[in-house]
Amino acid sequence: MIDLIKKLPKAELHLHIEGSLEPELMFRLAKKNNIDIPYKDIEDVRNAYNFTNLQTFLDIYYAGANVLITKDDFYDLTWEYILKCVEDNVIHTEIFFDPQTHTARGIAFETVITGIKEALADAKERYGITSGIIMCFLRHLSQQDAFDTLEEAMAFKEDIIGVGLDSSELGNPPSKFTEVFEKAKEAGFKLVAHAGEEGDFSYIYEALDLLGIDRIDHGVQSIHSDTLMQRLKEEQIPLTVCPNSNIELKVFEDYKAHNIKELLDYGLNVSVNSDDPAYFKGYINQNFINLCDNLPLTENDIVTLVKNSFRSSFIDDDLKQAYLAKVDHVLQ
Ligand code: HPA
Ligand SMILES: [Zn+2]
Repeated sequence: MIDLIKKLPKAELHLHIEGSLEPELMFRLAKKNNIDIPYKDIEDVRNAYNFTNLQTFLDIYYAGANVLITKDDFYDLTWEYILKCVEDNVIHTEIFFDPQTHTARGIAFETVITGIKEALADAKERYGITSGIIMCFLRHLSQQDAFDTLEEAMAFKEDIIGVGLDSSELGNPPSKFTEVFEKAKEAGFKLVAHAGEEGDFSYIYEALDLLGIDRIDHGVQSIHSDTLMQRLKEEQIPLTVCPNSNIELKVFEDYKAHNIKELLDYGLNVSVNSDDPAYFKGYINQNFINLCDNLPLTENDIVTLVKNSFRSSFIDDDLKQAYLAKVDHVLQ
């Protein structure tokens, strides 16, 4: 099974670039930029990655992002992730970034997007990896703040394929952002939102019905509503599931308790993704391996999960078909 996981080309659809900041790079950038970090060494950092819920993770994740200052820092961050894609056979990736985390610290939107964009362009040239950039609004901040961010993003519209919604879910339902998502849709952006990670299934309904999203990020709480499950199946709404994240943030007690196999067997369009791999102990292949070690996933299931990642991506139909054919080719 591990061989199959490694050799299948994959798409990743749920990856926060700030969450791919490995402790080694965090230290290097902290030193270079003269930023204080509350850790004495790499081991100390890893020991701090002991989360009890989403918020305990977010506090540490936002603190880590403080070391990112220059365009080159964002380039290096993205390039290191690309090298992991090469290792794990990810041939297409749609990455999230959180502009407000940086603009609130006085880092220009342009600095952030240019560093990411240049690394992704080099990834295409050097490795043929295709990609898209999705900017996420921080849901613990106001809708007005999201509107301001959307306005700033308009100058870089060509570089951004979609908008998303992340950060502290509980108490910040999708309904808080209805108008700004409407405006983003009018501007031609694809729409995604984190929903049903810690929040209950009503957040998924809101993301679908009030925000009009194309994809749900996480969505594992849909299992608690038969009606919603039927709808997700009928409409084949993609759910970008992140197993390691769900275990590290205690959404499920352990891998054996994860519901991805049930979602898949029901006929939902689920894929496997790494979310914040530097914080959650591994990149995409490790997510697949942890699932296979603990759940009765078949080879067919693995192939379906991988094909779903391409089907649910925002690439055009021709490339989608070409990528799906690549998967089939590996299986021959
Ligand atoms: O898993 C997540 N959930 C919400 N916000 C996030 N920001 C980074 N990762 C996450
Ligand atoms: Zn996420």
